[in-house]
Amino acid sequence: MSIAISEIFGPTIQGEGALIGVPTVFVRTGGCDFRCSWCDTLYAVEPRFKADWTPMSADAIMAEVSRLSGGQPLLVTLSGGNPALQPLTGLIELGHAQGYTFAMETQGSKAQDWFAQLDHLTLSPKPPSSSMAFNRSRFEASLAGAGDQTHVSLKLVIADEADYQWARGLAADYPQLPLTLQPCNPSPATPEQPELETDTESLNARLRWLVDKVTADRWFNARVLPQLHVLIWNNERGV
Ligand SMILES: C[S@@+](CC[C@H](N)C(=O)[O-])C[C@H]1O[C@@H](n2cnc3c(N)ncnc32)[C@H](O)[C@@H]1O
Ligand SMILES: Nc1nc2[nH]cc(C(=O)O)c2c(=O)[nH]1
Ligand code: SF4
Ligand SMILES: [Mg+2]
Repeated sequence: MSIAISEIFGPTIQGEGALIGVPTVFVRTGGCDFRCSWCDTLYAVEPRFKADWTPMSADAIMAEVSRLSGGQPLLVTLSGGNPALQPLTGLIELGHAQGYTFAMETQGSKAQDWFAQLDHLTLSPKPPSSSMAFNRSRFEASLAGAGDQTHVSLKLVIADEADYQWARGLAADYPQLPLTLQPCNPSPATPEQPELETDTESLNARLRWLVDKVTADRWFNARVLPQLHVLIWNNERGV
């Protein structure tokens, strides 16, 4: 079964969430069931870019990952688009047999029982500012899909006060899940403006605002992290 691939890049570091700083190769699938207002990866989302996505076998993907890593097993991060829409069981099995570990990023809108094969699952349900609705039963089916062996964490993008309040409520419902709050990049690159630079001043101000909120509320089990790759490389793609 072939997998729609937008890009494979690295090694770089995981720039977000629970595994921030960990060296990894990214495998980005093409196609998404969402269309978030501030998505920074629309070239892997919108159907008009389908022609840019390559159907690849698990063998071909692992060959490219191995070429990039110099044959050294490392963490492979599956992202997208929504990688949960792709048939990834065979890829994870093959990579594991070669010594690789797997993390995946998904919004929790499509559950799969093979989430339990992953080493790490980042669930990133979308706040009100995304204009996407939160579906609790799909989110809980995604959690259930991960079973009890996969490390699951939550990563919530925060653009404004409404997002913050939504995150407070969601986190209270799932106290067992490690949580990262990630300020929304207000000016991500778009297919129309791939060279757009983000305003690092305003990104920093959002980060400061978020830290002030969390500390004022004594919300001590939340972790606040920027997108490290955006701090390092701005909106550059493939890093
Ligand atoms: C591009 S998505 C791909 C994986 C999956 N579709 C998801 O949303 O989790 C990877 C991560 O980037 C985050 N993200 C996308 N656009 C962003 C932005 N403008 N600012 C901050 N984070 C953003 C998403 O919320 C998600 O956590
Ligand atoms: N370095 C780096 N870290 C990331 N974490 C999540 C990413 C994504 O686009 O899913 C991403 C990405 O594109 N690059
Ligand atoms: S779910 Fe992820 S990839 Fe899909 S539109 Fe939203 S941020 Fe972009
Ligand atoms: Mg990204």
